[in-house]
Amino acid sequence: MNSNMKLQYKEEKPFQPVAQSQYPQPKLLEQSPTELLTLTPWLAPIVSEGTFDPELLRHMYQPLNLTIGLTVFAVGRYTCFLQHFLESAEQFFMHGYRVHYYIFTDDPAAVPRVPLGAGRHLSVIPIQKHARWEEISTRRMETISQHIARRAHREVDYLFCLDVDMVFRNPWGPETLGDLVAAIHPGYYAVSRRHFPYERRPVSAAFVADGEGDFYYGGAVFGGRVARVYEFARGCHMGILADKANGIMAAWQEESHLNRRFISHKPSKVLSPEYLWDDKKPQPPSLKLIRFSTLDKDSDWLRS
Ligand SMILES: CC(=O)N[C@H]1[C@@H](OP(=O)(O)OP(=O)(O)OC[C@H]2O[C@@H](n3ccc(=O)[nH]c3=O)[C@H](O)[C@@H]2O)O[C@H](CO)[C@H](O)[C@@H]1O
Ligand SMILES: [Mn+2]
Repeated sequence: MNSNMKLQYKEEKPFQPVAQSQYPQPKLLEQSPTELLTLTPWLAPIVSEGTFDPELLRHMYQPLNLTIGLTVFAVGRYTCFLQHFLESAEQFFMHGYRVHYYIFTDDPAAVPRVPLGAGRHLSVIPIQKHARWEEISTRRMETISQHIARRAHREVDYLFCLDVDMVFRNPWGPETLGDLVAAIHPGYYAVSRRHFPYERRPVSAAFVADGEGDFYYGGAVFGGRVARVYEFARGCHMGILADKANGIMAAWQEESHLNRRFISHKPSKVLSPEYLWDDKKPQPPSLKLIRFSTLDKDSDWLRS
């Protein structure tokens, strides 16, 4: 037989969302108070310091010449976070890779001129300011999906969508790349799922029943391959629209919808709270490194 013959592979089966089912909650600190779980029950890696070899990953990923997109919203007074966010991203976010920042703002003139490294680009995308901060925050899902459809799908391979009121403190590299990526919320990694702040009203599209749920993920970090992020953000936006039609705002806005969707569309990679920490909390012994963290902020002033 000709050894160069073209193989006729079977057609790829479309992914089916996970149906509702009963199983024990995965616990990040299952083994010991200092050893993090490294694999979810659906076999997605949970990334934390010590689970990967940065040198090996660099050798694997750098030749691929990938472009990593990063969306960040700075509307109203939140433009004050851009300087620190961008400076720290230049230092730590995907260092040595091509990066495209997409800054969505109502005030393009307020975007600081932060010097960018080689292969790094920044686009400012003007958006309208909504009156209520909940609206500003939840609209991100719609804006991100439209932006991917219009433009980003041609410009980047992977896309991360991050909050702006944060700073990078340690390297965030190719270990974070995956089809669909979620980050465990710093406030709930040691909490029983009954106590996760999911939307609990059955009328909401973000409803999560008792006994459902894996990890509680933060709305401040999600990402993946650009096509998967498109589907994901669009799905969340649909849920938000359905709620709006019913006059409901979910308990934690888009974060509630994101959590609902990650239950049926499991992330292929999970980032430990190293990648989404909160400066108000002391660093626990289970986290060897804080890579990306929330700044303490005056929410009343920011949102007024
Ligand atoms: C501790 C806490 O309360 N956390 C919740 C809060 O996160 P946060 O308090 O982190 O929300 P936030 O104030 O950072 O708002 C989210 C993001 O939206 C953008 N933005 C928001 C408002 C605004 O006027 N201008 C602007 O640009 C900005 O990129 C910001 O980082 O809200 C989120 C949903 O939204 C989630 O429910 C979080 O769990
Ligand atoms: Mn935030």
